[in-house]
Amino acid sequence: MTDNNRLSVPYNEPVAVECQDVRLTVKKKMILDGISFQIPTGSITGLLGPNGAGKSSLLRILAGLTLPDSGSAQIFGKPSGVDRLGVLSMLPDRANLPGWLTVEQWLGFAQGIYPDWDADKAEQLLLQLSVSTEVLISAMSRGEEARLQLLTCLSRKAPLIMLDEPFTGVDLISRERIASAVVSELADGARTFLIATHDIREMELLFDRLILMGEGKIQGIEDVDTLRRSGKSVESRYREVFA
Ligand SMILES: Nc1ncnc2c1ncn2[C@@H]1O[C@H](COP(=O)(O)OP(=O)(O)OP(=O)(O)O)[C@@H](O)[C@H]1O
Repeated sequence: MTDNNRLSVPYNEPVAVECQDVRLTVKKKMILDGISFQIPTGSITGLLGPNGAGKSSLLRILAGLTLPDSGSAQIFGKPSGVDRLGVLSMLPDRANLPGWLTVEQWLGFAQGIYPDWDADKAEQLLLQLSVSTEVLISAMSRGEEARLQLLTCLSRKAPLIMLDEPFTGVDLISRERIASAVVSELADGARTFLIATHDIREMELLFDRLILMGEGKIQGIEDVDTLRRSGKSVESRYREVFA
């Protein structure tokens, strides 16, 4: 792959996320096959691809939850791992919040475990995402819990936010609310977002960069403005690559 295809970040701009030839096999099956890319600081990047492409596996490696067989993953210039957990906030694909707590109890707990917790932001997101505080987490619907998980993720001040399927089980209006919560987070341009999603239509206007993954490989890295100038949308490019 040429450097141009990788859409490298110009040398004088800060890099938030970098992978160099990351490989992962699980039970002799190749899950990630030579993944290399860079994401500039302040970007909102869509990680797109069909089921089983390896998106969640890649995010887990970036979060330091899985070790790759070879290659390197760096967050703000330092190797992924427990040391980097303080600078990233991740919404995993199969998260479980403690069902025996109410939302209010959970938020008090979260404030204790995350040193970068922003209580004002949590208050603001409770309203923005219509999450009520008295309810037991185990009594929430899938979509309600998804909103609470997003709230938890965005209430930290971490400079890198990674969301794995933030819309699973979430209704249309809540999807729009989630998208606008992400947009308001972007207002200062300081945070970097990496979002794995199948909901391209809701997120299409948010992304400034795309990483298209299929069968454990990078199938394309796109600058969304350049894509639009060539008359394509995120959706049409996705279809071109994967249909
Ligand atoms: N622990 C595991 N054991 C065996 N196979 C695994 C394991 N974890 C992931 N895989 C396989 O790795 C491949 C990539 O899975 P992954 O969840 O990363 O894909 P994905 O792109 O996030 O998919 P989706 O869009 O469906 O969430 C799949 O074929 C999956 O079955």
